[in-house]
Amino acid sequence: MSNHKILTIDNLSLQEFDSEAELIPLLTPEDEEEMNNEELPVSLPILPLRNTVLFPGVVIPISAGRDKSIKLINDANAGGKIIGVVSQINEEDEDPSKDDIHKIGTVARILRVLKMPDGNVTVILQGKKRFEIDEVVSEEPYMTASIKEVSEERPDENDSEFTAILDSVKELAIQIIKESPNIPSEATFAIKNIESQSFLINFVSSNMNLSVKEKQGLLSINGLKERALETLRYMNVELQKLELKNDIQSKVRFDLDQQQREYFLHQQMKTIQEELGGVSQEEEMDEMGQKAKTKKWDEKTQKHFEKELSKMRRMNPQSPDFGIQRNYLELFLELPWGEYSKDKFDLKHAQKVLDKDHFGLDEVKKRMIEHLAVLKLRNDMKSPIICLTGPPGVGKTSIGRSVAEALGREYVRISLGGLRDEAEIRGHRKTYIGAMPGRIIQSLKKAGTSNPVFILDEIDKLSSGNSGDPSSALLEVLDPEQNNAFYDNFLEMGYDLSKVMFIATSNNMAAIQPALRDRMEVIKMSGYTIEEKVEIAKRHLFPKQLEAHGLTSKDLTIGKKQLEKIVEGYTRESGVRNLETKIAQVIRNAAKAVAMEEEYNKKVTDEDIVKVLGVPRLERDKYENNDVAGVVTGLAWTSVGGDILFIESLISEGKGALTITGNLGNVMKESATIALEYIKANAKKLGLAIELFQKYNIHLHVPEGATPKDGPSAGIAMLTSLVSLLTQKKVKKSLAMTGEITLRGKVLPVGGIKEKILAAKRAGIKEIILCHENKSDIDEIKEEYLEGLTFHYVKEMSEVLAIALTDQNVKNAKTLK
Ligand SMILES: Nc1ncnc2c1ncn2[C@@H]1O[C@H](COP(=O)(O)OP(=O)(O)OP(=O)(O)O)[C@@H](O)[C@H]1O
Repeated sequence: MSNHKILTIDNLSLQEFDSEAELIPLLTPEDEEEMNNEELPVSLPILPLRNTVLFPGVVIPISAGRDKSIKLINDANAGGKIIGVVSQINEEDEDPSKDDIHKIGTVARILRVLKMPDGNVTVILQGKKRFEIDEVVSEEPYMTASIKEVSEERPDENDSEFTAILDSVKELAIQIIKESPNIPSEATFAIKNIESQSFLINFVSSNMNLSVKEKQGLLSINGLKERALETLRYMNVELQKLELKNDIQSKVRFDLDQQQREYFLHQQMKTIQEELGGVSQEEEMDEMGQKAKTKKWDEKTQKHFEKELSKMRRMNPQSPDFGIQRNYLELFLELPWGEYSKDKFDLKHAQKVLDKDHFGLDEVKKRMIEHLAVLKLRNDMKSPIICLTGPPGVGKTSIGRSVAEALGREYVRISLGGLRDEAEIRGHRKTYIGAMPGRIIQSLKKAGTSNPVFILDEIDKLSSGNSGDPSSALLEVLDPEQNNAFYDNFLEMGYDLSKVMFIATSNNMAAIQPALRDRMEVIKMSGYTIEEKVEIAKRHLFPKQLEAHGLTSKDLTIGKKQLEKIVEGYTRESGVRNLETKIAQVIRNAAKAVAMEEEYNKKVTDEDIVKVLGVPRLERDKYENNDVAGVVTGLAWTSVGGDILFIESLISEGKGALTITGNLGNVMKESATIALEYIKANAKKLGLAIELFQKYNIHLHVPEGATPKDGPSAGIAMLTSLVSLLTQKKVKKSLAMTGEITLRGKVLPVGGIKEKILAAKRAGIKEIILCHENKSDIDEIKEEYLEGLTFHYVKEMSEVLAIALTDQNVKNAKTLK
């Protein structure tokens, strides 16, 4: 309903009159009766209304500005005060003709006329009866028309349906007033007091928020009951609209209240923080903005940061997202972007640093220096990724550190061992709870420069789990074509890794995912000899550990012999990691004595070693003897270096069955079968009676459970073992062998030669049989490693037997028939 001022006809006065307001004089049934009985004149001046419809009984103020209307009002006011009021079809019409007005209107009585200062006239009209224009008789000076009354069809006095409709109209009207904030509650009172049925309907129709067309529609309905029903329908719609509006408003108001509350609390919190002298969140964000200006970002990154910072400003500081956003932006600020340390490309200096930190490892150092030389010459800093591969504790990781030092770059390291989640490399998306960047980005943050030496330790131990394959993320890291825009999920941006020098380390090349392996340049590192270990211990490990324990060489020294004792008696490894811990143990013992001011030997003695480390461990990989038939020393390669293994065989009466034990892999079992078949086929040549193979069972065993035993390299050792068993002849003393065999009697080359040779030397082997094709491997090994070893290069299995077997019978030789 529109704005109202409630007045009754009695207290209607000009002072209270407001042209905007509608006036509500209440019509009593008696007034109505009187009104209905009034005779209508035959013709009337017609006042067209632009934007409203006058209903019988209702009083409304009309503001007239058009000359014709003003004249009409003045004339009528001076005369009989009765005029005809109709609505215009189009409210824009300035001078409507007879066709531009509705034909049904209301006869009105002029109650008051008021001349306004602007020349307009306001007239208060009360509707009387409806009429229909019969014919417009003139249009000047204003429209005049002959009219006829339109009869009102009233329902029966006892029509209970009609009474119910009227009750509903009243009820709804009251509800609408309640829901409308603009209608004063006194209106309810007015509605309740309306007694006349038709006035109630007209009053409500007049005051409802309807268009002129809709109101005119209502006025044109002759039946009072139908008009009441139609009014009710409009009222229903209006009420629903109002309820909906109020509902929405209350929701909106709630949100606003909530926001205001939070804003208010934030302001308070800010004040408290400032009072306490802390940095307010605002200040913190301003600082971030300032810091961002000092960063060497490209435009895209700059924009991204600004966008994210303004997002943070809009966030509630108490929400968890705020914390994540803060971490995010801090990461941006802390990460080095295009900040490079200057490389020291003095290769002589680099060589010095590498030599200072590591004994031996000449080949590796040489390759590293070559690598740096290429870097220097190309100067684009893009370099192939190096993978150092070899047994544990041979200095792979520490060589990486030395390279960093030599180049003057920062050094970071991540261990990939057991890593199975791609997110570890690439980070979690920000939406995750506890989201973090991946290890690569975290390490770069730690490094503080964009070109550190980055060690990817144990790249062969990467495993693929349920949540993506970390190796595929690493592929991107290690691909020089792609890694200039490495995408981290948390960072949500590409980061340039192309200037990072990656060095991967691995124990077992074969375990690296092939695609990863292809991207790297592999440098193999093998184990150390005893002499080398002693040197390393003397030059590096001992002084290093002394320092770590707060002692100097004045407090403790150690001789070569004692170091050798530790190496031989207490460690069994390719590298020097265990050796280092044993040395640390010895030094700790002295440190304790120094601290407690006890007596101790300033030069470590053999007794000290036994006291601290216990009785030397039984060295199992020492060559034993050749007293027993069928015992041959083989050489094995494992991921922790080389090892020797013994192949044993035994003969017993039976039906020619071959039993193989020792937890052997398929390839080894096949080698055993091949060896036996070869012997059978060549029995005559070997001086063996063919019947032997039907009369005896043969059992072949490879002890030493810790060594993984698969691979073809024990082929010739098995062959020798079986021939020694069947002939009961001794195998040559201090001899070891490795090589694959074929049914045709050929010997094929095998891998891991350097490790095997070192293991053999450690074990006290003097002679080694190898395939002639393995000679090139031996040529690559430094002379000093080979000292004291004799090599026999063979092509055929018969040559192996000729070298390995002696004419002497073994102790307690059996006679086989
Ligand atoms: N040639 C060497 N000269 C001096 N010290 C060495 C040498 N080789 C190894 N070391 C020392 O031995 C220790 C173990 O080396 P490091 O941790 O680099 O081994 P690694 O090959 O990376 O082993 P892993 O495969 O288990 O990671 C280090 O303290 C290292 O300095």
